[in-house]
Amino acid sequence: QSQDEAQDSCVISPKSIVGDACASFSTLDRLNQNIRPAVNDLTHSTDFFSHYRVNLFHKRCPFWNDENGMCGNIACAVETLDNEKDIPLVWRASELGKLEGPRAKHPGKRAQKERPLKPLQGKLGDNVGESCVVEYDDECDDRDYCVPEDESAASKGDYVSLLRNPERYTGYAGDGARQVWDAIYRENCFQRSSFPHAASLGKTTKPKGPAAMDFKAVIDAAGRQQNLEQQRQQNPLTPFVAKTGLEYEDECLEKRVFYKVMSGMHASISTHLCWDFLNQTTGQWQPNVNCYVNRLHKFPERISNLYFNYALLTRAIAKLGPYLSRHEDYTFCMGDRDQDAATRAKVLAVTEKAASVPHIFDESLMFTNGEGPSLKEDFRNRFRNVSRLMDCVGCDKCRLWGKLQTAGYGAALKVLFEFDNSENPEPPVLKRTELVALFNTYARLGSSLEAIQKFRGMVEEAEAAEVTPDQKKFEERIKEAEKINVIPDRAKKPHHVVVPSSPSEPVSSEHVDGEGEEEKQDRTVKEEFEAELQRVMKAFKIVIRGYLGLPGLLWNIAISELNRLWQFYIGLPVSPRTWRLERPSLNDEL
Ligand SMILES: Cc1cc2nc3c(=O)[nH]c(=O)nc-3n(C[C@H](O)[C@H](O)[C@H](O)COP(=O)(O)OP(=O)(O)OC[C@H]3O[C@@H](n4cnc5c(N)ncnc54)[C@H](O)[C@@H]3O)c2cc1C
Repeated sequence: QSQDEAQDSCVISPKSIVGDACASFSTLDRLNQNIRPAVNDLTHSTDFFSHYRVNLFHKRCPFWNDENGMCGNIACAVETLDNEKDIPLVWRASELGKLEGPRAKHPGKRAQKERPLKPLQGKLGDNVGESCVVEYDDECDDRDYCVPEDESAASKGDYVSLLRNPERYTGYAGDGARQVWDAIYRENCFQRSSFPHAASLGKTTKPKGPAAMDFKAVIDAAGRQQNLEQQRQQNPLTPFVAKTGLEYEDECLEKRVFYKVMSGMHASISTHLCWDFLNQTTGQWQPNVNCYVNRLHKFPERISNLYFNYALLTRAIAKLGPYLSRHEDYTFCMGDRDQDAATRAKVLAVTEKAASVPHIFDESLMFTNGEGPSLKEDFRNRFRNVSRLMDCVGCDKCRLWGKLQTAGYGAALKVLFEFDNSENPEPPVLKRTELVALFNTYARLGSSLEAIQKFRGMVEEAEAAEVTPDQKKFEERIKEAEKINVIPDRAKKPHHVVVPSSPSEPVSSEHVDGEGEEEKQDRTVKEEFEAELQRVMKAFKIVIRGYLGLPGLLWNIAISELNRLWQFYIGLPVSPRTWRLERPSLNDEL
């Protein structure tokens, strides 16, 4: 990686990036399978990582007025079912979104000093090691990518159990939710001055290997996604990824990464709510395949973004490992040596496994051009705005996980861009909240990857069992296309056309188009000859048309097969085959 290339960081240079981003989808799936048990162990069985401090109730949405009905409060979130009042209370969105389990207020400095081992006075339960849960240092750091949870002087937030509040379907939807997502994607509007002409235009290095293609595919979809989404609403046939030839003109890697982080987070939330879905009329929690198909399966680039986030966080966690093991004095649990040692061992088990796949993401390519520092500042401010937007989310559980995940990505970006940084030779210390958020966000992504694998299996099974509506639609389209291009079966197999060697030679009854023997006998030889000649001409035209159309047909088949191979290679759902070999039906001939 030459310095020149690195400095030209706004050029998406798949080749140079792929040096550090050569993880294919299947590699990430394998890594996830390998690392999941350690991540689950860490986030499920340690007090440190299973509790989170968050200010959920004392912040107002800073971007729009909560009271005018456009807010994200549960009161104005549109409920999904018309007849919600008819269903039992426990299945209603208003209930599903509430926090469960015990909650403990952040203790004041005095309580922390007086009762260092029980500062929360047992409010989270008798078995919880409170010295692992309480956050002692409240200092903010301007290198943070997220609004630190302790920013507000009014409230220091509450400690809640993450295990008691799994991220799943809550019924939160409608205008409130949409407004938050819209505002999040609007943050991806970097000032144009952030992208100097020299750094943003032109030179695109063509990807060379499959790994380069992987990364290019991941990066490509990002910047124009929103426009495409809008276009697609009017015209469903708009492609997912438009190739305009100007792809790199006004977008740089940083902007794409920002978009991908948001879209990947959105995809992960969607995956969890579809996987842990409540049928509000039967009260059954179960995976909802339709939910998955409509939100993710039909949008491979959203799934790509999810994988991208997984790669990003894997890199951050791998990078964090040496810092955590070097800083022996980092204490997870002040008052419990055994738990402290056990927690450290579990964290290191995760960081070591994360480091087992090197070259996943090369953060050194970001913020390295002339405008680097201001672009970084812009990036950080936008990220902070997204953090603040979480206060506009109108469902407690969604807000909890939304805040945790933005804090998790913020912590990952801090590790990627502030550690090993010549401006800050001393790496910033990660606060407890950031560590908990980072590892739990990683756990969320891993669980999304796993759920997507299972969903994909379900879709394949369903497709094998019956013709899905999509397939039907697809076949209808093919029929329409065939009508236009008129490539009849017989044209594909011209040798089935029987041309008599002489006009007088009798034509086999199989090829007479239903004409009866009697009628044939009544015809004069001339009429017989003309009819036969017409048939020959017709057959000839069909054959010629078939031959002319053959290269196009073969080209379409090759493209469709390459596309399917590519989808298989990068681990995306493979689209159904668009063609099949068939024996021509003789009845259909002429
Ligand atoms: C921060 C936050 C956390 C949430 N947490 C939960 C939760 O835990 N449980 C729960 O049940 N609901 C949760 N919700 C609500 C949930 O995300 C959806 O908003 C809701 O289910 C309605 O979905 P929808 O189909 O209208 O589309 P939405 O998911 O609201 O999406 C809105 C639009 O964004 C675009 N879009 C969708 N996905 C992507 C993507 N991955 N990348 C790019 N663009 C995309 C599409 O154009 C879509 O129409 C949360 C909402 C927010 C804002």
